[in-house]
Amino acid sequence: MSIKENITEIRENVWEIPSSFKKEMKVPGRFYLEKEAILNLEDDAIEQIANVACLPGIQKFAIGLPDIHFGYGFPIGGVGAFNVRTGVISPGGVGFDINCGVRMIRTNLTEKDIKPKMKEIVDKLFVNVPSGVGSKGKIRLDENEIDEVLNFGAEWAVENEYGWDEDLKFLEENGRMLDADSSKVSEKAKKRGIPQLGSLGSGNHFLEVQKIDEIFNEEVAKIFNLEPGTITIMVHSGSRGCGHQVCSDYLRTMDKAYKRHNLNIPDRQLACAPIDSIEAQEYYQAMAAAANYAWANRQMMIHWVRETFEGIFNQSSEDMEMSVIYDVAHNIAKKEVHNIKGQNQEAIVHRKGATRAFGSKRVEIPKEYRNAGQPVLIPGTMGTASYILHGTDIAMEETFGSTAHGAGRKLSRTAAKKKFTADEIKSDLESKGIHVKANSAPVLAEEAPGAYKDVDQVVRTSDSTGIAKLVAKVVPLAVTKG
Ligand SMILES: Nc1nc2c(ncn2[C@@H]2O[C@H](COP(=O)(O)O)[C@@H](O)[C@H]2O)c(=O)[nH]1
Ligand SMILES: [Mn+2]
Ligand SMILES: [Mn+2]
Repeated sequence: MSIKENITEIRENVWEIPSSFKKEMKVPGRFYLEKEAILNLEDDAIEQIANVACLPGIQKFAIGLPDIHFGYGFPIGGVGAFNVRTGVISPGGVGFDINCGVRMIRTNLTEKDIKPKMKEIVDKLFVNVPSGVGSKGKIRLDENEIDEVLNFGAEWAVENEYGWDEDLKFLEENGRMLDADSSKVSEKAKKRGIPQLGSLGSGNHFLEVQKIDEIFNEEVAKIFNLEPGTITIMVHSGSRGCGHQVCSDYLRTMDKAYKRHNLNIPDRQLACAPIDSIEAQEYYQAMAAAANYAWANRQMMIHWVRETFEGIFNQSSEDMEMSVIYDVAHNIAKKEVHNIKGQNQEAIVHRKGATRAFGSKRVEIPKEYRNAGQPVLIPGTMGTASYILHGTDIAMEETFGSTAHGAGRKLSRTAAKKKFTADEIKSDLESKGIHVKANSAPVLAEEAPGAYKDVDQVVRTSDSTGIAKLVAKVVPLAVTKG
């Protein structure tokens, strides 16, 4: 019997695998997918959702979002929330690139303003925002400063004159998790982090100049201050080698911890520890520190984007209205209050390849956006649209305020390199008027738009199920890749 025969549609595009599917499941699994997408979903990703549903203290459902695909332990495009007393915390539920995320800024420029300068924009962004495998930032921190970055995140960056004070208001967590403790981050992770601060990284990470192409919800677009036809800039990056090392270090810790605490887990990659244990507490503090590194990283890169535009257009970034729309984390675990069994309860919500999509009224949302729900930033590919949605009350009820984080990969990097060549991708993008510059040719093949699932379908599913609603579509004009 195929695993899919255990899944039933409980409302349009929402599917459930019952807790009876596995003896150890504590809650059902839920999937937010169109019929065609559920038919194409890898059985292994379904199995992973069922496995997450077996973990101690899991609340409501293990959740697979519209971009779900197989990952390390937890699927990518997955959410698991755990009771703060009876639950666990698991590095596999956050991922290696802690606080990989997306920041978007607006401008008052139009395509007409930037078109004649497109080549200059791409060339200068490519130089001013370092990228590539193991890329190094333009500044060199000393050993004390890395602790400040880890403890204070984007606040550190703004205090050091990377950006505007008001930027912080429009970042998830205001760019700083207060639970961070740099003393829980290994020297090895700090050493990897020091030279890389202020760099994009490689592959899937990108800096993109875009145009607002379509507005779906004028009222919310006004609240988010999105003008059709204007230029936006999106950066996608995370905590670089620092976060990767934190994840690797604590996976080793957790591998011992789950045995020490006698936890019965269905897959070793879900290694975890009870939330009140020392192992879990230390991982949470270190993960929060790596998340802060990522917010500082995106803050610095956006500062250099503003400087680049100032140089090219001979105007201040304030005059070009280059303010932050929002910054979302899509690989993170956070303590949040949710309505569970009719009561407000604290849970540790793991979002792995998942974007927070808090609905209106939540205090975590900047007051300017509170009547609309938070902006949800969903990148597509370098050759297709990306989207801005808003969070909803349905997401609060069903998915712990979460939705998809991207199109999601369809082909592995190896398969993509076999199928596409860098030259064909570059000329295809150029024929569509998209300027692209990458550090290495293979990256263009690995990151070919055809290596990803259909982002239009992903956002349509978010919208039709109500876990985030469409606000605007942006299209790429220029992309720099690592
Ligand atoms: N607009 C662009 N989107 C892109 C590009 N490369 C990748 N992507 C999308 O980002 C998400 C991020 O997911 P992650 O799991 O790799 O962090 C990915 O699913 C793609 O949809 C790009 O160059 N431009
Ligand atoms: Mn990443
Ligand atoms: Mn990412």
